[in-house]
Amino acid sequence: MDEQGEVKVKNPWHRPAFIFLAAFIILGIVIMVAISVVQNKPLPQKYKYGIVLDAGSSHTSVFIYEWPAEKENNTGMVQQKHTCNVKGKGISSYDADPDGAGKSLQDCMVEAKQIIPAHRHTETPVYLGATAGMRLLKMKDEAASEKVLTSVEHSLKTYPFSYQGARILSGQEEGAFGWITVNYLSENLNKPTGTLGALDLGGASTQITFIPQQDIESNDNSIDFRLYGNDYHLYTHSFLCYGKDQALKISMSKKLVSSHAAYKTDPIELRDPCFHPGYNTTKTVQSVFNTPCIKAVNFSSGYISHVGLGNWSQCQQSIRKVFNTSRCAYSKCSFNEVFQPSVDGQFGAFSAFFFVMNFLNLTSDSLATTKQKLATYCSTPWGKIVKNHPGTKEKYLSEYCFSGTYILTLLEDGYNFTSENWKDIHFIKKIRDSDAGWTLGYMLNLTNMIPAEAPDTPLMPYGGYVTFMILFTLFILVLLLLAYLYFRQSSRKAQKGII
Ligand SMILES: Nc1ccn([C@@H]2O[C@H](COP(=O)(O)OP(=O)(O)O)[C@@H](O)[C@H]2O)c(=O)n1
Ligand SMILES: [Ca+2]
Repeated sequence: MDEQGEVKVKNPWHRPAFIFLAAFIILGIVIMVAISVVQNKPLPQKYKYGIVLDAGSSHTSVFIYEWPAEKENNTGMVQQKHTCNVKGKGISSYDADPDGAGKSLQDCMVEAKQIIPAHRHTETPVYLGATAGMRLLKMKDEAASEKVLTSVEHSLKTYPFSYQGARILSGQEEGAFGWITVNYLSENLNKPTGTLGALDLGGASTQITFIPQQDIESNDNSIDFRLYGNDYHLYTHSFLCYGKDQALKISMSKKLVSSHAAYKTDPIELRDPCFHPGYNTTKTVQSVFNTPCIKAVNFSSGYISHVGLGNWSQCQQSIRKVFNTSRCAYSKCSFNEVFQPSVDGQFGAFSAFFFVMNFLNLTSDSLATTKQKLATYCSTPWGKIVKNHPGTKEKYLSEYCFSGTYILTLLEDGYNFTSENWKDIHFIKKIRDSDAGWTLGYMLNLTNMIPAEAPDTPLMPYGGYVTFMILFTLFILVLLLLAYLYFRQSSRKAQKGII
């Protein structure tokens, strides 16, 4: 019965102010938990897609990119989802059969239809960019180059995607978009860190692009843009005919023209230090001279007997003749009277720079060691090389000694890299699972996915937000606990006072 007396005690929990406070705190917690649950719920991610066809001189590759729909303006959000290599040669080789160029894209475009979800097809942009192979075809036969472009356009329009055009990129665009790609993927663009120079070696042209320390003395080599609120002032140059396949033709043609004996024999004998000893293959004169990169010459025979000597230093001597370094109208030049500031900073060297150096296992040595290893490789008998690489096509296999030596000579004698800054050249294929190359930069630019000004950033970064919510919840729980202890104590005191 005593206890019934307690009921009459004025319990502090029943004071309206305390009830109000408790309800308020509980409401606060409920709201906060609700917000956290909604904000952090793993939403079914909505992806968008884009397709870029890289119509190179040697082959065409189809790149499919994807990005989360809500984050398209953030750096590093676009990723390569899939690539497909078109069977056969590059579109510029279809000059005599333009319809074949369009047809060649079929298999890869059907694959793209299967990979991209059907409900996204109509909004997925498709771009085709052609590079140096088509630049050369345009020089040789403009009508044929137009027919090839029309053929690929007709072909691409038959798919459910949003066709955005097929065109030949300028060398400057190719260089600049390659630079944007590597710096976007490395997330250099919205940070105060340095940028990565871009070195791209193709079959028919090569590009060098970087931010120089000095003024750019020729307008042709200067590109300016504003990305994420930063101004970039780039040096870029594309050397047409200095891709590795055209450079090989130029180099072979120079050897043929300078060896007088060659004119008299049938077939013409070409003793070549850039090919392995024991290599001996008959080629047509046409296969070397069929390019606007070389002046036509009359020979006694239509055939060449291409004989390997495997002498690296003689090979390098012969390749040096491909670069004209005798004249320069600027404070500094690379070669062929082209202005180039001193190379500066770190460089990503991709495409054939990577393929060749990776094949030769020369991606991480000093310049001196690279030369030594390459000399040994070039002097290895052809029979042994073939035996060691049974899976590799002999045409490609036979050219690695030349290509490796060409790369070294281009970088050292052409672009003026030295044994000190050789380590700043990083031979790369991919950055964060996306290929280094011009295609991603091209798409980012055409879809306006790199804003000139930095996009609004959230109040807190995601990690900071979660930490804040957890700490704040804990703080309120502690407050609740303290309040509970306090009121329990004061209610006990009140009880004792009554008794
Ligand atoms: N796996 C591969 C793929 C391409 N390549 C070479 O990389 C070069 C790619 O050039 P490309 O077709 O993009 O030609 P451009 O139009 O860029 O000059 C060609 O010389 C190919 O033979 C290679 O060496 N290994
Ligand atoms: Ca290329």
